[in-house]
Amino acid sequence: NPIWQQKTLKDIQSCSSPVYCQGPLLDTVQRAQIFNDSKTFVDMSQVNSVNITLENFWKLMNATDGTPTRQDIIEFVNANFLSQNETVPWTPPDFNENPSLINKIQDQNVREFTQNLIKIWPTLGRKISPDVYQNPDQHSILEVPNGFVVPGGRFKELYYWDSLWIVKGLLISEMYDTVKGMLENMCYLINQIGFMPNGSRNYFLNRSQPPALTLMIQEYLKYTKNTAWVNEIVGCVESELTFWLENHTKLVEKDGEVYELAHFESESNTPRPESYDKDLKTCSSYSEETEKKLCYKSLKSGAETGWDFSTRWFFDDNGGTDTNLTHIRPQRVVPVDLNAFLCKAFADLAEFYAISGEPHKEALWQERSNIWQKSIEMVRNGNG
Ligand SMILES: OC[C@H]1O[C@H](O[C@H]2O[C@H](CO)[C@@H](O)[C@H](O)[C@H]2O)[C@H](O)[C@@H](O)[C@@H]1O
Repeated sequence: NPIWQQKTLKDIQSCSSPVYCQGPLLDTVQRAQIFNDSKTFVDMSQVNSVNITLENFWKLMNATDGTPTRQDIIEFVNANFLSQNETVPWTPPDFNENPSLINKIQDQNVREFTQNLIKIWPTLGRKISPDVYQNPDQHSILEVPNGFVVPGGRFKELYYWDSLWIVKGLLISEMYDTVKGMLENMCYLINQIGFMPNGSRNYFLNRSQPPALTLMIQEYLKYTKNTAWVNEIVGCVESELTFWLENHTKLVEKDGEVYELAHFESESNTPRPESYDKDLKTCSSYSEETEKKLCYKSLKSGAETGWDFSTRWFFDDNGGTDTNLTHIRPQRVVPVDLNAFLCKAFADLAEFYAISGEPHKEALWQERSNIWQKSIEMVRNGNG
């Protein structure tokens, strides 16, 4: 069966946490809809160890014959969870309200606008709290060694592809150490997990986002010329690109030839913990369990694209896009932008190996980039 039609009865969970990613506690709390946004709950920290949280949950279930009221659940959450102790505000030490760019701007309105924009950096800076290092299972946030800049609002963690634009902004603000720290955070996650997750939360461990790491590294090198540092990160770049090659490719036939290209696909087929009630609702139109699972998996694959959600990934019965979110199937698409990202990333890695003095690896990754480029051209344009 083609991948997008594969149906399975086995649950492939978002992550192994019995609090944040799977199980009756998550299901009971999120179905009660005690917060306007499902993300609020999975971003809370536990007051006690996971075992005690689960013990308290089962006490509640036993005391209420398995049917706690909404009020019971609110009281359980209030007693066992708390907000806002997972990260601490962080003003990046290299923050400067007046980087040299400001004086180069002639127009007063644009200058003021830029200055006001630059002043936002300290409000978006975060550092991981000591408790996360000591008790990682009590939090959904993943530990990273350095301070980082978040997108803001409900997005209080490090995001993969948002960081590309954040990094560009930090570099024109002359915050080079902050950028280096953020890139090292991403390498830290890649070295621990094997790939860069969608964001630095355990409930994002089932998917990545468009692979923009080498673009960020190239930007950093353009500003700092810190080529000596490339030796330290080249291994993590290779791990992340190997992850895409080993887990996200499919064979595409065109004009009798077969090409290998990449697509977005999350393995996991359960509701997104941070959008639990929304996913239950979207997939409720399917009555069969296998169809529901395919629906959840497709929503997670849509989140991996970073374009969550776009009609770009919709498929109606005729292969068109005249349908709704229930028919999102990003796994079916071989997106030109994802493949262009990878083609460039392979060439970037070749360049990093040239810097670190490993000509065999340089040649290998450059060859991969060339093949990828050829495949994109052939699949898009064919022989003609
Ligand atoms: O700015 C951060 C990201 O915001 C959107 O997606 C994120 O929120 C979704 C719902 O909570 C979640 O499912 C997804 O995995 C998150 O990345 C946006 O669509 C992303 O492009 C953006 O990186």
